[in-house]
Amino acid sequence: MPKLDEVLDAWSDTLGFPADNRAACPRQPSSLRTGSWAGAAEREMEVERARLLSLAYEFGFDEDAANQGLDRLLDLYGETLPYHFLPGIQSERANSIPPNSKFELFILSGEDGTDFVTVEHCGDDFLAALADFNQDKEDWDDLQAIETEACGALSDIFIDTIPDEKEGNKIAGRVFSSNDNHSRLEVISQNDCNLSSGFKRNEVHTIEQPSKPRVYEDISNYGEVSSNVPGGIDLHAVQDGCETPSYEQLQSMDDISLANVVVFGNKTFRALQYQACKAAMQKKDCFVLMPTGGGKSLCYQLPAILHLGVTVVVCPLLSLIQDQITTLNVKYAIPATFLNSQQTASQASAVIQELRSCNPSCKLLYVTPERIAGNPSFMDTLQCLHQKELLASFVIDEAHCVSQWGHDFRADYRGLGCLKQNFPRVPIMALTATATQPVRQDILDTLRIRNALVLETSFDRPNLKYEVILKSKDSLKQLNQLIKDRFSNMSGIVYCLSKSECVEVSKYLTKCKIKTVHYHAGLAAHQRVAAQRKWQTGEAKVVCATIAFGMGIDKADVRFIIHHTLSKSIESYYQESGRAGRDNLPATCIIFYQKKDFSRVVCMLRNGEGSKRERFKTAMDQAKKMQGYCELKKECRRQTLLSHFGEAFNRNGCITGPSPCDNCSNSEQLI
Ligand SMILES: Nc1ncnc2c1ncn2[C@@H]1O[C@H](COP(=O)(O)OP(=O)(O)OP(=O)(O)O)[C@@H](O)[C@H]1O
Ligand SMILES: [Mg+2]
Repeated sequence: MPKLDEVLDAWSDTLGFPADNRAACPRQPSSLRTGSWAGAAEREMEVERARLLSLAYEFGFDEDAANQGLDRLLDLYGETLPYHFLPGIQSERANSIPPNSKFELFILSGEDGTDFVTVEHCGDDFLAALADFNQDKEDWDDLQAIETEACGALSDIFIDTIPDEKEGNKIAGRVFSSNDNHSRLEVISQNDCNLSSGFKRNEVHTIEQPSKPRVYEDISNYGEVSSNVPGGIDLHAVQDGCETPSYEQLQSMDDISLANVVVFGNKTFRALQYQACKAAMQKKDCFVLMPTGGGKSLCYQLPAILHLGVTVVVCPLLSLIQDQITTLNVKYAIPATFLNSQQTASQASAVIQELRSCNPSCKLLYVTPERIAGNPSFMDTLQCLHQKELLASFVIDEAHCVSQWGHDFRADYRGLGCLKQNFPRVPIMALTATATQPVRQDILDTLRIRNALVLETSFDRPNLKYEVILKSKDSLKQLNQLIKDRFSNMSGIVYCLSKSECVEVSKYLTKCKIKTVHYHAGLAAHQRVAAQRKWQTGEAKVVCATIAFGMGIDKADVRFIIHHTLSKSIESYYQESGRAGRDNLPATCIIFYQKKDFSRVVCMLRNGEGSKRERFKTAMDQAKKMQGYCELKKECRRQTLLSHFGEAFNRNGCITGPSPCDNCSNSEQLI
């Protein structure tokens, strides 16, 4: 392990304060500071020293390391003191500081010297230095690492277990394109049960796609459509559990509703799905904000099958693309394919050739963002589709990745503004479950769809119960007991911060006879697939996972999500806990919390964000909010989560709801 001194030296060097300069500008002798002013400055320094130390303890750093680190930090910062204090030299010194360095900000910030070393100015830097010191203790997961593995050819990704037919999917439909550029939707009854709905076995009904787009009722006047504003009742959204529609009902449906029933096997729409589909059919730019598991995929997959041509879907993860492609092709018989940087040249060229043909068979093309950003040959293929009027629309799934204020920022997503620039008439649909107000605006600006129709449902997941439990010294024993007492034989996820933690927790639970697998980005692709499949099929009940296991996991009956260590941000927590209860039945989301763990989060962020000061600062702000959530004593956790996304929520809704959070359960009746 490197010495703290070395780490701090290296760290300050990277921030533009070379060692030889440090030697050349010794700390200001106190004799030069005169009178009561100097005394006051020193007293303030002592106060700040105490504040910085308590900041380190507050964030779970070890006391000795914090003390040593602060001495060293004060030395380094102290060297800038003379220039800060001596009039005339300040600007000269300031000019010699590399732009954007922390010291530039620091020197230029003070007018009277009293804000020299403060928690506000250098608190994050102090924590960063401590984090660097602790860095090699754990192996953090790297989400991007997963992307470096080949996904293979389309035929490779169809897993041998075909997903179960949905209950109630008694009428089947399929989509295909005919030679004359028309898509055809066929409705085929599959068994005699369908007789009750008026269909006979193997009877085929077709919905021909017109060569010109249909005209749909204009819903743009709705402006921002929300299912949770008074009067904003979503007439198309009905509870999932109602009866299969009758033949007469099917006959009276428009093709959006019919496709929902016959192709996707849904009895009804969920909140705002119908409106989103309609907006897409009207070729409007659209921004869909729905909770995790809310059914965002349908909002673009359904219009994609009704549109002429190909819908291009940008997705951040290969695993997510893989799941979607499998579901579309195998479960719904919708032709969908993908392009990514890991395919071999011949695999990619087969797909490109297909796209360049006069009648491409696929309805959806999934791509990772780097395929679009700065890729002229792919742009050329899109132009070719566009010229044939077969570029139906663009979809940006997990759109929060666009914003660097978001929790899963992907640099390549930033380049997606080129889509609107190059194809102004092709509509864009962006979708996310996690976007604060600034993130939303950033997404709309970046994608150049400022006038998009915004469709927003409540982010609330009423069936999820949120809890925080104090993490004990023997947290593994505590975890095992908790699972046995409350979630015996149920399916769940235990989130861990690092790969080693993930393996350790998994081993322990296995030893305790809980069927457990582990999942992190360091595993080979086939090991990850095997782990996910074991968990998905119920062979394993618990998966211990890092953040690598998240987006795109769609298992209906996950009854618990336990964070063995807190998440790095509220957005991440909302996404990860959102894997629970996607069948709308009650599920529980628990965080094991201890202050000490926050120092590990800082280490992880420092590792991930590198020395980019602004990114690290943003990440730290997000992490502090997560810590704040964990430390809530009385306040409603659901309300806190929702208000983070700008949603006003009345606490009584939690207290009287189906799954009140721990603080609301414990509160005296506040109604
Ligand atoms: N109208 C519906 N009726 C019944 N089930 C539905 C309906 N719409 C979607 N679903 C199901 O809900 C589950 C979640 O849908 P989906 O994966 O699209 O959610 P999502 O909003 O994209 O979630 P995430 O934020 O995690 O990506 C899927 O299993 C899907 O089949
Ligand atoms: Mg999704």
